[in-house]
Amino acid sequence: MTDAVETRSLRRTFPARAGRGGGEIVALGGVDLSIPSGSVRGLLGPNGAGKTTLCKILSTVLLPSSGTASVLGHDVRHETLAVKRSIGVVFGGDRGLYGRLTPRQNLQLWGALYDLHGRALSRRVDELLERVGLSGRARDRVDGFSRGMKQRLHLARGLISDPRVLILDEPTSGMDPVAVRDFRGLIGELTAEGRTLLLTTHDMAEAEAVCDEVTLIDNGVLLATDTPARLAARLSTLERVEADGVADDVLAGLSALSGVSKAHRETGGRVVVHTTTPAATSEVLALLVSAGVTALRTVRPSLEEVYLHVIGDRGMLVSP
Ligand SMILES: Nc1ncnc2c1ncn2[C@@H]1O[C@H](COP(=O)(O)OP(=O)(O)OP(=O)(O)O)[C@@H](O)[C@H]1O
Repeated sequence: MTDAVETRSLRRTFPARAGRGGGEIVALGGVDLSIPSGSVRGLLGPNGAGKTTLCKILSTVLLPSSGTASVLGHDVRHETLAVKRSIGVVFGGDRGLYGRLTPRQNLQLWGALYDLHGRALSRRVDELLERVGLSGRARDRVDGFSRGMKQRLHLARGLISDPRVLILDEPTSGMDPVAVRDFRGLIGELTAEGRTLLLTTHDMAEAEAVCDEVTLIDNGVLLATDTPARLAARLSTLERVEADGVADDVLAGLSALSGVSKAHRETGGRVVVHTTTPAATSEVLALLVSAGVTALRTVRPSLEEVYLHVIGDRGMLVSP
């Protein structure tokens, strides 16, 4: 598979503000990123990690200080127009929407900027309003819209030029659960059409649900890229076993096993055993089974736990 987005040693700095001792702020410190065509990549990191800077460079709003970035093989510095034609950007909030206009007018205006006119534009606008579930509100003013409805309009706006690559910045913030479910369906449709998606989010459940791979970024440096499941598997130290119907003496036996960091009973009676190695997990399971316990399961760390672990304590990241 070819890469839809590729960056090599991508660096972006900003001059530090006066009073901060001069110098520079390193927003991106030499980033190598490859996103395969047709995949959904999550970009996760705390505030100030460099996510927006990266998205801005890919959408040609900002120039790199050094290094390269390309979209569908087009260099962001030298082939700006081709990159602009390849990419759609969906930023959240009120930015870029005209409150006094209807969603139809907003999309018509935006489409005109992409050289769409007449019937082709009308057809495209209708199709997109339908796609994001706003057809019924096509004639209402946008300033009366809820945040979630504005998010959906943003998405339609990002799709107006039929881009092959889509950058989505916190796309579901403000959406209600039904809209989020529909949005996830839409993500599936967009990738089935062969589009590549890069989405930044603070919602780990969302990243886990929709992303093929997730890249963790902090301080302008990429810390890890992998599937949510494999990222979680790297942290076998956070694996745990949950079991019901465990007698006290069996619980004591579990606590005494080497490789068990913690074994306790929760309020409802369920026993939770934290292990530090896959071998210890096997031993815990064997002991439980030999004690006649059948209601048990192993639980892998969630993406949220992985995130907190990696961002909170980078030294704990285990190489594959
Ligand atoms: N125009 C600018 N001038 C000076 N510093 C900037 C500018 N834009 C970004 N930065 C700095 O670069 C770093 C990365 O910022 P960036 O906005 O890319 O982070 P982010 O990961 O998108 O954060 P958030 O989740 O808060 O949106 C931060 O230290 C930020 O203060």
